[in-house]
Amino acid sequence: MDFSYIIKCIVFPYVANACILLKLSLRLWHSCWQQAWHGDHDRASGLRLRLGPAASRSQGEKSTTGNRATGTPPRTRTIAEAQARIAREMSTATCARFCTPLTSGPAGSTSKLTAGSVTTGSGSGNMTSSYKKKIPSNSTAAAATNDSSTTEATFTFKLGRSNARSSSNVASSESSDPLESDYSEEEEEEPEKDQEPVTNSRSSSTATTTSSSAAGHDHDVDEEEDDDDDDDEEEANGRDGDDVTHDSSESIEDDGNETDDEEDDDDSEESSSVQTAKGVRKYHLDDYQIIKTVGTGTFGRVCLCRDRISEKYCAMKILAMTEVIRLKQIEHVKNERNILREIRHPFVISLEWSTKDESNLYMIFDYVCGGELFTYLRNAGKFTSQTSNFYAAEIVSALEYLHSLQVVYRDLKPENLLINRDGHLKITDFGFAKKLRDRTWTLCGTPEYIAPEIIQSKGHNKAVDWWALGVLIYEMLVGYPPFYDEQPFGIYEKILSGKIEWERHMDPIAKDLIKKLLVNDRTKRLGNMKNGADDVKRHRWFKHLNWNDVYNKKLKPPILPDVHHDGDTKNFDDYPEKDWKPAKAVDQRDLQYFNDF
Ligand SMILES: Nc1ncnc2c1ncn2[C@@H]1O[C@H](COP(=O)(O)OP(=O)(O)OP(=O)(O)O)[C@@H](O)[C@H]1O
Repeated sequence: MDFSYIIKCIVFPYVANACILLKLSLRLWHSCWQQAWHGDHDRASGLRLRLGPAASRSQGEKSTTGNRATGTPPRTRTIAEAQARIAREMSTATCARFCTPLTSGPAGSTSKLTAGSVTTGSGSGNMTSSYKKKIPSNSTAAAATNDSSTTEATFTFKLGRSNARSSSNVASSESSDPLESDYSEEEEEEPEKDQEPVTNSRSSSTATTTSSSAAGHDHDVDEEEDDDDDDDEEEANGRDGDDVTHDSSESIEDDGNETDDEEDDDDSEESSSVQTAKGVRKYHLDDYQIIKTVGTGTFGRVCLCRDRISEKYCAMKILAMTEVIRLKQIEHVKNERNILREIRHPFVISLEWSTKDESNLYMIFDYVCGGELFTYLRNAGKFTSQTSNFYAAEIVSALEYLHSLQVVYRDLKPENLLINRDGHLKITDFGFAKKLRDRTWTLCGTPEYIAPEIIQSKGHNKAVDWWALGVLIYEMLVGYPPFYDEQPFGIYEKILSGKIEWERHMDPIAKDLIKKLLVNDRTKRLGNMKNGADDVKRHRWFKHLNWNDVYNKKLKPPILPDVHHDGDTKNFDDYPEKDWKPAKAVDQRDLQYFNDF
């Protein structure tokens, strides 16, 4: 038999058939994978749909019975039920972003924003407390559009603050968040000096994780170099498996604490002299009259108070030291205070004074009476491109400033953006901020806003803030974040996949900016390249802006909060004051952790 005949008639058909089969099986596999993928998304939309009835019910009831103007108390049980349901179905961390933690805030208290002053996104002109979204009947939550083929579901989430720090960073046996198991890395940032006096059991358990080792870390690595080739660098230094050591070596730059200690020698712990514009003022805790709680956080609460001397309203953040120690957040709290003390920017909260007594740490800030951007966004559903552009510009201005001081903020999200009476933003909560010399390895942030390099423990730098800006712009324009899942693990998977679903009618220029910010490779991420923040500022979406006008607050704010006076608390939830138990005093040894506070 002719050899070419065998090839032509027997081998060739077999090979061709095998190829077709292979192609078919690949197609089959691909479609299965797609089904699994969309199934996954459908679960997310399903989650929202499942929440719908309870949430809608509570919304309906809230609007009629939970009305402050009519004086009718809200139907707390129903709202609590909806919350409980959300809490059951969502992970703690994710739930925290969409509903008030069940343990904090008044059950059933509602947002008290009023209609009229907000430029909202399309289809959500009236101000309600609902998280209203059109979800395609047979598509994914993330692909929700304003298409007429969509079914509308109205959800009411109790509007409130996120407990993201606790949920994403504090180890919890209930949580499935893989980052939480790495929580102990946080204490690696403890400087050596804090360990010295430690001898008791609690302290020593902290001390075991407060490694002071700086071995193997090159302090001279410069940030630009780092951006160019940091993965290789990590491998060369063996950092992947031993992030802890390196993180600890990145101690915060000395910000003059010793000088402060000397200065404070003459003062009691709860008072100190501070140079103000009007001369030296001796501050004392008694100068502040506490009026009302406006927020709760992981370690305590934030209260509206009045400075009896200047008669100015301020916000007093009170942190129970026992909680700060228990949750191993000593270094973060000290970072917060030290960094805030150094910075001054129109869009960053101003720290006026800080002190401590034997139980609590106190930080006094300007009071920002408009409430959280989060609340406005949830009420509006989504913002127009113009509104989002305004807030994004103010954040870019603030990030550029912070990064110029080598401060990486690490917690950008709508919950941490407060709106002032004049409609301009104030970034608050510097609990995760850190002054960098190089990169840092601490796993922290809010799941939906975490950059891929944080998840991958590659070591991270200011690039994470530009990533978070991309997430924030998307969330403002679409109404929910680009990477969403019931479980933090699912969120991380989506972040790493880099796959983003876009709304059909999204502003294409804004979309282009988001794409350039949400780049997994941080060396190619806008804001983190050679020209730094300038690349972001020069993007087409910001083309119409004069950046000096942005800084000087000359742009017209899209939202003017409904406030009647500087101490108005109507934009904050009500919190029960009665359950405010005095924090336990810490013993002298633990008190030493806060020597320089
Ligand atoms: N200066 C301020 N003016 C008005 N309200 C404020 C101010 N600072 C904080 N708040 C309110 O208090 C809430 C909690 O504040 P903050 O986030 O700083 O506390 P935290 O303990 O760090 O919270 P978390 O544990 O959620 O990170 C804020 O979400 C905000 O609503």
